[in-house]
Amino acid sequence: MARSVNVTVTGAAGQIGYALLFRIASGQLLGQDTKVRLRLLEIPQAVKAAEGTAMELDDCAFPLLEGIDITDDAKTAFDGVNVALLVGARPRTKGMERGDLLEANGGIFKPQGEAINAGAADDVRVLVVGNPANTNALIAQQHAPDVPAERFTAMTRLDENRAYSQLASKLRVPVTEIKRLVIWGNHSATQYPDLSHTVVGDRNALELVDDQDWVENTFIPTVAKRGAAIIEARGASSAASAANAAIDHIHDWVNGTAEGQWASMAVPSDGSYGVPEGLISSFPVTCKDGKYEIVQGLTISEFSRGKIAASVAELAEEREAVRSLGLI
Ligand SMILES: NC(=O)c1ccc[n+]([C@@H]2O[C@H](COP(=O)([O-])OP(=O)(O)OC[C@H]3O[C@@H](n4cnc5c(N)ncnc54)[C@H](O)[C@@H]3O)[C@@H](O)[C@H]2O)c1
Ligand SMILES: O=C(O)C[C@H](O)C(=O)O
Repeated sequence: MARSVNVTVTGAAGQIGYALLFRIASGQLLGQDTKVRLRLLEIPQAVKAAEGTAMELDDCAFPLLEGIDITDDAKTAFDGVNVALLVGARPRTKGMERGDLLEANGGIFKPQGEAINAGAADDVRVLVVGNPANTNALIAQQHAPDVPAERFTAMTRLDENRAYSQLASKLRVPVTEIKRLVIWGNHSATQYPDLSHTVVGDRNALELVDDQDWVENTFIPTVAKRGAAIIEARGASSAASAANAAIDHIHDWVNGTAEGQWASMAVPSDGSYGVPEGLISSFPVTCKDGKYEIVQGLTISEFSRGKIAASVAELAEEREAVRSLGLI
């Protein structure tokens, strides 16, 4: 008999929610052997819109979808949750400083962390998508002391997917030829997309590219600023590609990474590669039996070390900012 999993999606009436829910319900998140019960969390003003999306989900008659609950109460939304996708967040609006944004999001991720702590299932896995994703994940995690810290993760898979695509186009190879492309650090413009360990077929990507100027001045900034480029072009931030990356992140975590392949996940640092313990920073990981492990023993060049350190310094600043606001 198919197992049944409770999946909670916050910000369910938003753009990413709309691109995500149908894919979860069709089995792309957890596989065709897993039934899904959806819990949609929204703010009161958006509950009606979430109900509209639920009507459309009903109208798809998905065989794996067992039910949909819609609520504006975090405790109800996270009761018994196995997979929590924290998408809803307060976007930056005109005149808002970074501190204001962190404070507004603290008001969202603190109670959600508390609700996860109070009611989540023992095997709960949390992915934070809402920005600033790494620090929002840290806030939620700090308010869920009874949940193992490593269950709180943030999304850098969209950055990874963007980087695969840029490299494939530069080398004119299919993305399937490429493996082990790593995003380090924060999901922000300081992130470091790293080709040092990437293989294309059986060749090293940096050797194949053979153009450090392209790596430093085209590849890295294109990937790191892609979010802003999408906003500029669409007039709204990436939605379907973000939903796609969330599916990839959870799918790999639950079902495992392919043999010889890595995934980028922002996870609580255990001190690996000099990243201060506890910061939720992106690393290369492998996943097996529902658990991830940070890939160990990589040789880090001086260039890479500087890039990783810069992004990690930004994460440490964000942690200090939320500390000084009393959010953690
Ligand atoms: N990590 C990534 O790679 C990545 C990529 C793209 C977007 N994002 C971020 O994802 C977030 C969502 O993007 P979107 O395009 O769907 O935004 P959106 O504005 O379309 O939707 C956000 C939804 O969240 C809801 N919401 C706000 N506060 C909430 C709360 N306390 N509880 C539940 N729901 C709440 C809103 O009502 C809204 O429906 C943004 O923060 C965006 O910056 C992250
Ligand atoms: O960059 C943004 O603000 C949106 C999002 O995080 C993205 O990477 O597309």
